Amino acid sequence: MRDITFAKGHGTRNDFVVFTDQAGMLDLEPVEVRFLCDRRGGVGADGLLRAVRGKHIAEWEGDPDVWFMDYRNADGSIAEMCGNGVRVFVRYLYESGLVNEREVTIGTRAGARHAVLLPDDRVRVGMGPVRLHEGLLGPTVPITVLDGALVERTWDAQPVDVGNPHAVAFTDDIGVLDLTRQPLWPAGEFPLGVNAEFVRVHNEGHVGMRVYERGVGETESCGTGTVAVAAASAARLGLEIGAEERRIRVDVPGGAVVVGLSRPESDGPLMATLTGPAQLVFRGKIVIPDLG
Ligand SMILES: N[C@@H](CCC[C@H](N)C(=O)O)C(=O)O
Repeated sequence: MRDITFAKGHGTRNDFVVFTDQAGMLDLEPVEVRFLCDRRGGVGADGLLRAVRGKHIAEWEGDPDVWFMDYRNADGSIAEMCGNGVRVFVRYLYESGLVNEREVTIGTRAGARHAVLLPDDRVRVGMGPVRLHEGLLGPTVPITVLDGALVERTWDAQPVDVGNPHAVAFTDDIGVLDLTRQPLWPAGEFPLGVNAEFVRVHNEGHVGMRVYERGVGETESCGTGTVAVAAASAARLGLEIGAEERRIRVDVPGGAVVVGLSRPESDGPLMATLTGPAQLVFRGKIVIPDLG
């Protein structure tokens, strides 16, 4: 049995349980993560964020005293990065008095990320490099889902790396997709799984998307997914991205965020920022039973 004192928060209704483990004593088992994220038997969330000092994370090579966001999906699996989670994490650190400045650098499995708490409920995060790449078998990867009439539909999706893996498919029919089942892709592609985004382009500065998240299912938003979608949309529309940041609004079922894209060095990678709301909605205490 373990006692956890937690906060519950969300960013565009992508929701998280977040708790502090300063000394690295509460590295939860997947079954415990599933318990906490369970919407009936636990607190309920799409993912779990453990605030732990970097020195307690074996693979972290940066500042040992940084607050590290140890992210887990609702099924207990580890993911490298979470764009909505990182905003909620920074809100939690600030409101819990764990950091005193409104600008903070945190550790993630995708590297260090710098965030700024804006004067309203939004947080702006530097999301690092975004890479569009090819599949193993071709430049795109076929992704299949069912539509509302249970008819299989397949799109050529663009693989995108935002620290975690994404596949971006363009379709005007995002409303009719049945995302209650996991999308399918050819064996060999995405060996670590993938987050699949379905995008409708309104214009060069505005797109809408739905997402099926690896390790979770359909969620109301995915921050790294919005970055992948903005980058793939910009490439599809042939937008020039230079040193000056270009902003794209991404609507998700849970709200809207703004992704900034720039290429600070002409031969360097595409870089992204993500700006959107991050709110804590309650705090509580829960006893995790012995689930062994
Ligand atoms: N909701 C997140 C992404 C969480 C991780 C993802 N499910 C994965 O497994 O890569 C976001 O806001 O980015």
